[in-house]
Amino acid sequence: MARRQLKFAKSQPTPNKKRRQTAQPFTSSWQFFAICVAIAASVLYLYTSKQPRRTKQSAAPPEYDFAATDSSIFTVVDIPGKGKGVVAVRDIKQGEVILRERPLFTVPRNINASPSTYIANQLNKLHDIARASFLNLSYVNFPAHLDPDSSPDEVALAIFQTNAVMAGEGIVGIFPRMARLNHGCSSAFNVVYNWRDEGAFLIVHALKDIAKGQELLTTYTDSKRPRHERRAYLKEQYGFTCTCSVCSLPDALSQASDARLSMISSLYNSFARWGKGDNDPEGIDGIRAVGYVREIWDIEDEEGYWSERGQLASDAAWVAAAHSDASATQAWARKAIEWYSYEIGADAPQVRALRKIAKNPEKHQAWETRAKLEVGGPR
Ligand SMILES: C[S@@+](CC[C@H](N)C(=O)[O-])C[C@H]1O[C@@H](n2cnc3c(N)ncnc32)[C@H](O)[C@@H]1O
Repeated sequence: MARRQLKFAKSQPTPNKKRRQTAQPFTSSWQFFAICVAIAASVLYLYTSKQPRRTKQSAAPPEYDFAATDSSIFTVVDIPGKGKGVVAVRDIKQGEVILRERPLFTVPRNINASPSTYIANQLNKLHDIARASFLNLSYVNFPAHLDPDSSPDEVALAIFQTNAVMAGEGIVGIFPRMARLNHGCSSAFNVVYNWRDEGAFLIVHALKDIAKGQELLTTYTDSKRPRHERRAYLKEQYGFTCTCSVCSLPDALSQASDARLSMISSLYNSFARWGKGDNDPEGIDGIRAVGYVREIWDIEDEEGYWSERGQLASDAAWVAAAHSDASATQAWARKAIEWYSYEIGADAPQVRALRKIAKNPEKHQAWETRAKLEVGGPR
């Protein structure tokens, strides 16, 4: 795209300085009008005759024409030790939309064909600009016995494996703009991406306030795992040793962070026991369940881990509704709306549903499905 524009700019006519210098003043209004029309017509002719032809092959579909919108919020730059990465060009507020993007192409998780043949076929169907944006992406884990120059299908597969993300149930897709986001663990990642079935696009939100110049980081793994597990996974799947602000903590602080993260995971498991029901010996009541949610929240505050809170508060609203605790249902629904809005957007279907629950808690589908109990709201 950029190269094409550069070529076009070079072929613009240079202004005719001599003619401009010798132009005479207008003697009447009709002459003025006639000259204006003539100028407008020639400007229009020059403009249209220099535009690339809008044939199927040369016009970029609007979703790939991203520079105009993204340049006001982030830029893609070289980041030492990471290849390319995304940096904020202005302060970004928590909950702001960073980008929306449609997939270049998608691949079902289970396919019968060989993955490299499947991807090569998908690439052949793409517009040339879109294909170039795919081939420009980085890749790791390329088989050592192959030569990239003579194995284009294997290169495409490696690019796909390094950059593909979920694009719906059982589907993965390629999003060349979001694919420039590097990874950070627990408190280090500051943006989150989500697939929207409604509209079929990926949306990236700022999970935290991000200062101008700061790198935008997402997470490639379950960041609630301890450092050695996260690092081993990232090394194997993505070919790098993570040195994010959490992974590079001194040992004592890193151990404290790991302890918090494993406590969060264990509390999530304890919370899930509510789902076993009242009659199961391992089941827990709503008061304990909501107590676990509050504990998770507190430890996450200490750790700086803010992701998945919309879902967590929404689950607490479910428990409260099941026990017919109207005020707790409303309070957790409001909490869920707040945090979902940061992470998946205030216009997401989950938020729309929760707004109805915040108004009419009795309309919750779990209402009165368990014994009546005051479970309590968020702190
Ligand atoms: C999806 S791409 C991200 C964009 C990539 N840096 C690029 O240049 O296009 C994933 C690759 O980026 C690099 N990467 C991502 N996060 C990193 C990090 N925290 N430290 C070092 N390299 C990282 C790794 O090479 C990884 O395989």
